[in-house]
Amino acid sequence: MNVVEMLGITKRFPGIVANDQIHLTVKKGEIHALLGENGAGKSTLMNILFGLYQPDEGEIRIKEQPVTITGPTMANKLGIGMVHQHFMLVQPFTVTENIILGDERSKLGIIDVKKAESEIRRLSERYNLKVDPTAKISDISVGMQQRVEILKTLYRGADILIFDEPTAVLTPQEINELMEIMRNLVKEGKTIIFITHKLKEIMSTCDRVTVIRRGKVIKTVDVQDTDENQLAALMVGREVSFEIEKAEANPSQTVLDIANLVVEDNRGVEVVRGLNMQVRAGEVVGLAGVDGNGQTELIEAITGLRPVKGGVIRLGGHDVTNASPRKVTEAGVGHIPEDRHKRGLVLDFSVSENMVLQTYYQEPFSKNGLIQKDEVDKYAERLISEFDVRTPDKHVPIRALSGGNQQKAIIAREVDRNPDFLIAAQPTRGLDVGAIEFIHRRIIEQRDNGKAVLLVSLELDEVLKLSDRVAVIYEGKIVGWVDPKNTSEEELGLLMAGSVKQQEVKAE
Ligand SMILES: Nc1ncnc2c1ncn2[C@@H]1O[C@H](COP(=O)(O)OP(=O)(O)OP(=O)(O)O)[C@@H](O)[C@H]1O
Repeated sequence: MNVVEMLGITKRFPGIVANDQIHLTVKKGEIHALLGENGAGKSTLMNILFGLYQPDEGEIRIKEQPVTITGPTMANKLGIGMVHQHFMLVQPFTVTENIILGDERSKLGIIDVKKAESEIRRLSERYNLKVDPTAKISDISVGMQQRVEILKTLYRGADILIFDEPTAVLTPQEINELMEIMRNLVKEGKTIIFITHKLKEIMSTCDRVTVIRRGKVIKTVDVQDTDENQLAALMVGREVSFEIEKAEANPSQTVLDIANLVVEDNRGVEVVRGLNMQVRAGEVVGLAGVDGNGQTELIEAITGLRPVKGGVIRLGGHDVTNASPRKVTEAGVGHIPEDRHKRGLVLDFSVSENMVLQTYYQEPFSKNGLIQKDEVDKYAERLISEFDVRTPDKHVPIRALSGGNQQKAIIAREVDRNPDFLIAAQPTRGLDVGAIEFIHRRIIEQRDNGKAVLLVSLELDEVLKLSDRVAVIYEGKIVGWVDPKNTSEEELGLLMAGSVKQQEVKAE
């Protein structure tokens, strides 16, 4: 049985046809991947299925019945649940409060939070989605917030689950666990539509894949009849190289120098605990660690977003400990943040305005205290074209761009400022394979131009391929340095999990 049929779906936004006569059929009990480059229209199509947008044309059938999905409540009633690419969580609420929000199951008007909590504990154990039901959303990591989103749909008992890039924020181990969870879910008769940019995940877990390019369906194929190269080519319309070409690094003076750094998290717990590290000009240092070992707080401390409790941070020989974000930026730091909505963009500002968030007060963007709109627009136009940011126009609010294109906009802004020290946290999260290839080249280019780069990524193959040295962070300390040339993903994974076997490479 086809549980989902989307027939001739068209959705237009000002200046763009996001979905153009799309046909998608999903069979009961399959894992159906949606693959397409950034801005291809995948999220739009799923937002239509979840009732968040109304299509301009086309018909939807759920379990062979024609339906009009007027909103998420209606979608829930039809058994459709969605895990969004950008979290839809209320920050000051607890995990439990977020999960039961809108589905309170009250008795005589009284909500039994304890009961909900134990149900959530049961679900989280059963599906191995570890979260503390009593924790506040604002206190938990991006990875954990994702798990809450997944639990939310499970709590509502959905049987058609839409996962919009759920693995982008997970560690390799967590991804394997999630793939296992997905396989279990389909065994129990659930159906999954899975948006991902990771071809490996499609090959290992999905039954069929529909490829979308620029709003149109290119093809639906059985996973057993295809391979990663063919999928990449179908998706971007050209061959894609998965290898990173780079020469030997030629590191020189120390740019970032951190000594005995101590930083607390939001709850006042020390999560960076006497950390020491250096990054030199002309090298990419990878920081590898399981999410939640202090890497977020470390970056926030370096960039002036979080107070430093102890220790010293030096940039180019200058003490920038507890300096303001503006001072740090002016000292030559570029920052691609891990949470692009919270730290990277002002969503209601235009694409142009977002391109000058740190530089608007400087020449040529400002003169005599007045913003020079033409200069800002000219600059934005150049970045949009150089970094292939797909947007209908530079004046639309950046909120309207697809996730991957928002990411490309941030990278364009940060790399183009040509900072002496670039922090790239999850730089390719949510990007398609073509865009990843491009971004990797730009990062290596920065290195080859004598800049220092700190790469923080949960993608171990990315860390190993891009970095010249890899620091392993565990419980707030650097517990070892490895040479990526002779370290496997498995070995790195073990070190990240706190294994005692550590291999030291000396920084000359
Ligand atoms: N609310 C909106 N208003 C205007 N344009 C929009 C809106 N939502 C999406 N778009 C546009 O529709 C196109 C498709 O976006 P969509 O988010 O569906 O892409 P996607 O395939 O999910 O991309 P990604 O892989 O980057 O997440 C993009 O060009 C985007 O700018």
